[in-house]
Amino acid sequence: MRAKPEEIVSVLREEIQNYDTRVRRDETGTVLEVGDGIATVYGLDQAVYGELVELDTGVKGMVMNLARDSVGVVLLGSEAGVREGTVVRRTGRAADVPVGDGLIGRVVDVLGQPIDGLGPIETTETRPIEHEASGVVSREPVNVPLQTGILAIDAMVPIGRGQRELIIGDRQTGKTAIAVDTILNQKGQDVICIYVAIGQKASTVARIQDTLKKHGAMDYSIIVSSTASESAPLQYIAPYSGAAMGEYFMGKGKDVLIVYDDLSKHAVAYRTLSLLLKRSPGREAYPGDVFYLHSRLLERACRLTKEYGGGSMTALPIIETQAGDVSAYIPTNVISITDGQIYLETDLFFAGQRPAVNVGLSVSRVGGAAQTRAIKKTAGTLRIDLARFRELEVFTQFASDLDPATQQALDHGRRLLELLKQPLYHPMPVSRQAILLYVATSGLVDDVPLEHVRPFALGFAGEMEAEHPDVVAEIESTGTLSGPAVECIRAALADAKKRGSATWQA
Ligand SMILES: Nc1ncnc2c1ncn2[C@@H]1O[C@H](COP(=O)(O)OP(=O)(O)OP(=O)(O)O)[C@@H](O)[C@H]1O
Repeated sequence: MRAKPEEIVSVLREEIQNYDTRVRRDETGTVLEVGDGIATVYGLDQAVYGELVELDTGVKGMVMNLARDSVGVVLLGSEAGVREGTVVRRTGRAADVPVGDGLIGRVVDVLGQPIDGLGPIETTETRPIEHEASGVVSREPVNVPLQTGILAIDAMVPIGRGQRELIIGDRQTGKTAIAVDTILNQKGQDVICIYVAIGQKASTVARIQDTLKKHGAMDYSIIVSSTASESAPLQYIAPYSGAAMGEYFMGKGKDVLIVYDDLSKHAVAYRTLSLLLKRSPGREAYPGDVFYLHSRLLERACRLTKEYGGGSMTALPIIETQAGDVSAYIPTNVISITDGQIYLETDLFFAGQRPAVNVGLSVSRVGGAAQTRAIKKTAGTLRIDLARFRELEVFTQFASDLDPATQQALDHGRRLLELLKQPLYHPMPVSRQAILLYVATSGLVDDVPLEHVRPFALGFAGEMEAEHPDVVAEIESTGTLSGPAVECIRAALADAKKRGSATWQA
């Protein structure tokens, strides 16, 4: 049967005439049941996924489930006072957060409201929490380094601006410490840092805020906090809120670093939410779309081309593993989404090798193109030397007499590991990293007794900074290690060793 054009026109006319009244009628609904931060609402037939709704109690909610005759709304606030019959109003807009320069230096909740007691935040714009990631056309390859200030990472798993690098490891292996050190190292680098705490203890968030403040890093940072005591919906939207804030700055041409600490807890919050929304559970009781949960979040990190503002958003998601199991569901998902991972190992951590980066299992798939040339040049053989050392170490643990070549490789490896140790909150500038790497990888400190290697090399780097500021400034400004600079380092080192040997023998 073919419809006549006049009939179609009359149907359309009728629809248009009734459009207003129908929307108005559907604007409100009523709560059927409520519990665990989820409300089932009847009557919001026209509501769309992700839409913000307002309840009579003043609390806001987000539409998350569209069933045949009801919608599931997650409450973004207190459930108190919400009961059967409470009126729910559509707002017609997606859930959003305020964005702007006023957020810098502040601690906010997932809806962008201040929780640091420093008064209201002045912003004029808002951005939707959920937003489509930038397309291929607007993206540029990652080719500008983002220095973490951590020698082991900048030398072997370099990170570029716009990259997504996962920090993965068991509990208490220094995952947060790496992220915080990276934030501290952005001082003076014109990078805005956003730390998103998901399901953390309030005391941990307070400690991080305190650390950032003490090191002057709050001046360019924002903390988005959803603590463990908050409801699953709030924990669920926390990283998206942080990403929305980051995208605002990225769109303005700024470089942004965003830390999601951690996505394991985020996945658990989403699982809770999904089960409460009566979605069917899949593997490990996570819903089927748990991969999409993280992929759509991490895809928002990128580096934009000049025409699109030239900003970037670098993401450092954190995943906690159980007993080092990187092949569990959520870890494998996030490993496959990100551009590499920094794998932290409990054994190394307790053996005193901190940061406990497992060199063999850590990779950076795109950061190599962005690595500072001076570091790339000096760190060239580091990975291979360490791999060789690990292999020899295992084979020779019961051997008593070793041939000189093996002994030399072992000595060299031990000194390299010694130099890769770095205390908390002591990020290193590029020049210091290049000097240390140069003397270490060229084997110039292999004759320094093991227990003296670290103090000697750090002391030497300090001497270089004090006595040859021109060389240091050249490395910092050009990012390269020139021939004359190498000569200067070698001469100064020979001199320092002569002076140092007296103390080692004493
Ligand atoms: N490079 C380091 N040198 C010395 N101590 C460190 C270093 N890195 C981390 N630590 C210490 O190890 C402990 C654990 O660090 P951190 O909280 O960063 O680990 P985490 O893996 O994020 O822990 P959680 O599982 O609780 O999130 C902290 O007490 C921290 O002080």
